[in-house]
Amino acid sequence: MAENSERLRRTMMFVPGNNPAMVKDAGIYGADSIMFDLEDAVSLAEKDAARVLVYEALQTQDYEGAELVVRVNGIDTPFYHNDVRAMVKAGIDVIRLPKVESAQMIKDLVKDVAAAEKEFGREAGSTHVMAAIESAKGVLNVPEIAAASDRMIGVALSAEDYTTDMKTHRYPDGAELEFARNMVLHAARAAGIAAFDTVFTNMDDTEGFYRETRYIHQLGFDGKSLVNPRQIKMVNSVYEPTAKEIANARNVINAIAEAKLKGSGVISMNGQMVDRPVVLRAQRVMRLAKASHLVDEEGNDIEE
Ligand SMILES: CC(=O)SCCNC(=O)CCNC(=O)[C@H](O)C(C)(C)COP(=O)(O)OP(=O)(O)OC[C@H]1O[C@@H](n2cnc3c(N)ncnc32)[C@H](O)[C@@H]1OP(=O)(O)O
Ligand SMILES: O=C([O-])CC(=O)C(=O)O
Ligand SMILES: [Mg+2]
Repeated sequence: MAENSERLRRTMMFVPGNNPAMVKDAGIYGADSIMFDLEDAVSLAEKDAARVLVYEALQTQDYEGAELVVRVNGIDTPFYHNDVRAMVKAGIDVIRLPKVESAQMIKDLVKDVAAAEKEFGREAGSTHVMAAIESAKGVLNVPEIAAASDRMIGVALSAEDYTTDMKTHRYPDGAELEFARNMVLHAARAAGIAAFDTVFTNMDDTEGFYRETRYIHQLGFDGKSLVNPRQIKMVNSVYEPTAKEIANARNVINAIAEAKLKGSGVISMNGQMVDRPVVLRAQRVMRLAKASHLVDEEGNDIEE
């Protein structure tokens, strides 16, 4: 697994945990993270069957290097404990806890995860966690939630439940999400973890999906939660660096490497100061270019 702070998480695709065909084929679409859902995509009658199905799939399917995430049922539900135990036993990478409203909920989850790692002989600390923020209370507490544990890899805004809690609904311009998006993003950045924007559920509104993705990319989100494989390519295309951005990033990285050989940390390139933040941005551009198959491992252009 890539170093957690460097891992690209542009696309985290929900896969209903009660759908055998979707669970089986989830790896073929190229999502950065596959998120099996045991919560709201699964009816009460199917909770146990979905858990078993996802557990079996994790033993047998090849998900082609994607990060494997499961959205367990809420911490106050009768399904939560069995979900956490089964998923830790199966060796899941990340547990996403829905409807998180306090840092204490993450601390309780982490205690349960640690106990399950011990029970099933998993390496201590190997299971990561993340929080979905779905209410006003969650948004107001997100800075403490994001910093609640060193197992945390990210926070996600969940706008369907959030807008319901706020007595509104989703509008095309997204004004109703402005405060929550900025809170989630700032909390994630302050804690040094990933920020995920919410799902976009109108599969026929391609223009609206692009508009929203370009907007959250501009704000600085790592990526989005998705509900459909068709959305993966669209998100990746928004996150794909341009040829000019790649050329500039390569120049920055080469220039700083030369400067380091001469014992200097800051240089000037075409009249522009190049220092640590510029180098960090350049490195991220190169990671995105590699993920888009535009450059090879050494950072050289891949010809079409
Ligand atoms: C508010 C919330 O909590 S959101 C999170 C919970 N919701 C979910 O998990 C919903 C997940 N998404 C879905 O179930 C579906 O994408 C729907 C219902 C939205 C749309 O379904 P469809 O119109 O059938 O999608 P579409 O025609 O694009 O499907 C194309 C292929 O992708 C598969 N597919 C669609 N969505 C997914 C998915 N989320 N995961 C894996 N495979 C999927 C389909 O099975 C189909 O496969 P096939 O060609 O082998 O038959
Ligand atoms: O996490 C998400 O984006 C989906 C979700 O549960 C919500 O919007 O309520
Ligand atoms: Mg929700």
